[in-house]
Amino acid sequence: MADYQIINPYNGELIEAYDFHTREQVTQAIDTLVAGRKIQQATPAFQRSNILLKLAHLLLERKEDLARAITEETGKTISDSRVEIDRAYNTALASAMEARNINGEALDSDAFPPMREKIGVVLWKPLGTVLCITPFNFPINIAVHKIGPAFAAGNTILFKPGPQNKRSAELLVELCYAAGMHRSVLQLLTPDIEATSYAVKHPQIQAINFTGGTAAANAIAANAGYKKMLFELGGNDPLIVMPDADLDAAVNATINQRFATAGQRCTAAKRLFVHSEVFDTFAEKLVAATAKLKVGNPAEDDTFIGPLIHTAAADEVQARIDAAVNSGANVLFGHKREGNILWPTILSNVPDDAELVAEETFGPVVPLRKFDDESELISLINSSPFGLQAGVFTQNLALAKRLYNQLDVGLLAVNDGPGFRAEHFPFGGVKESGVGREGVRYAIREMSYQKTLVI
Ligand SMILES: NC(=O)c1ccc[n+]([C@@H]2O[C@H](COP(=O)([O-])OP(=O)(O)OC[C@H]3O[C@@H](n4cnc5c(N)ncnc54)[C@H](O)[C@@H]3O)[C@@H](O)[C@H]2O)c1
Ligand SMILES: O=CCS(=O)(=O)O
Repeated sequence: MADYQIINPYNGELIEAYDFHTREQVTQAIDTLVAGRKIQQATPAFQRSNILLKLAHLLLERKEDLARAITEETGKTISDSRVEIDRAYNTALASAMEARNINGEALDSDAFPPMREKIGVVLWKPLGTVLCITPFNFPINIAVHKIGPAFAAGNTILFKPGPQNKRSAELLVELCYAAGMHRSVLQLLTPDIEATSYAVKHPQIQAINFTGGTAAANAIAANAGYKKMLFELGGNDPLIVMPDADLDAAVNATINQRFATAGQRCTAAKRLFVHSEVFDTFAEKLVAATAKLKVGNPAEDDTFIGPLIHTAAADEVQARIDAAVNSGANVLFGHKREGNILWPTILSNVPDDAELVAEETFGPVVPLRKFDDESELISLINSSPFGLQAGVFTQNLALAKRLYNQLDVGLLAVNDGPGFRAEHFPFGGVKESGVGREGVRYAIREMSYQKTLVI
């Protein structure tokens, strides 16, 4: 029997069975990538930019194939998968543009005594070989967020996708090669955790660019030794609704940023804090809008919510909802399951220490938390070990500034949800949400070092 079976999360059909790559194959791939550094050195920035531009166009050309592959292997709705490819196009395009703009700076040594009459020229240089490890939920765009900037910076790349995403990863890498990336510059492997850990430790891997959960991040950090690490991890992101909010816009953001991708998104609006003055009206509007969403087959164009990635994930989210309800939470909508599909569920009165809200819950469930007091709100939000993004609906700019200054997050979106992301903005969290910043320009610098010439 093969090591891994890719099972369609919606209908349970076997998509492919395969064996993991071995340690020996990891060694071979890294040797190839070390040799490939010469190819990168001989490829000027404008050519790297042209290759990335071609990749961007190929992503659009093959949009439907890529979107269908994502939907089959992850159960993400086809409309969501298409949006992911549009985003990946932007990411590749931004990588192409930034590849021509990796500029350093000149420093004057006379700024401090003694007078030395020297000039420092500081340029960005590639680190060498970067190991890019990606999760299941945005298998193409997150991969392009790693491969694009790593390639733009002049590195060679070992790409290790989630085991469920082997096929979409192969399709992406085929497009990278077709765009002009040399095989010695980009290698795709799907090893098991043991062989991945071997790659993490390998002395010829200079950096690890990882997106995924805290447990894997802890294991990687413990294994890696002295290596540069960029970690994009989990979140328990709040969306705040103030009394002066445009409630329809807040409802819309909640639906799009919590129920899309069946809630399996790092920046999903996982905790809803609604001011008591508008709590009942907001809850009523949210329930009415949620009732209109189509739940079911992710391959159908108008489905909004499909299955979770696998049965264990659906079991875990359901158990958390059940436990919250058993501890006194009220079900305003949903709380129904069919196979791996969980209906969008809206709860109120969830105890603050329930696992559903205290931990990152990767599923389509909205816990509505009533609040009155701003300082209580801030301390509740900051009590999470995570600190990825946050959103607030309000007309009050002074409040928005206070939240910006006091919330422990990487981004606060005003009159939008925590799921806001533009591919060229810095992206990443604080605390257990990660280390370093994605967002094309920032990721390029994370995967480079500064080298100084004194003349
Ligand atoms: N902040 C972000 O940008 C972001 C984006 C998407 C997902 N996520 C997070 O990812 C998690 C869900 O994705 P997942 O279930 O695929 O995550 P995961 O951590 O289980 O797996 C992510 C990747 O790491 C690999 N991996 C697992 N254990 C490893 C180890 N010990 N050493 C090396 N590699 C290892 C997996 O095979 C996979 O490729 C959630 O916590 C979510 O919040 C974060
Ligand atoms: O899981 C989150 C990835 S993204 O959509 O915020 O980029």
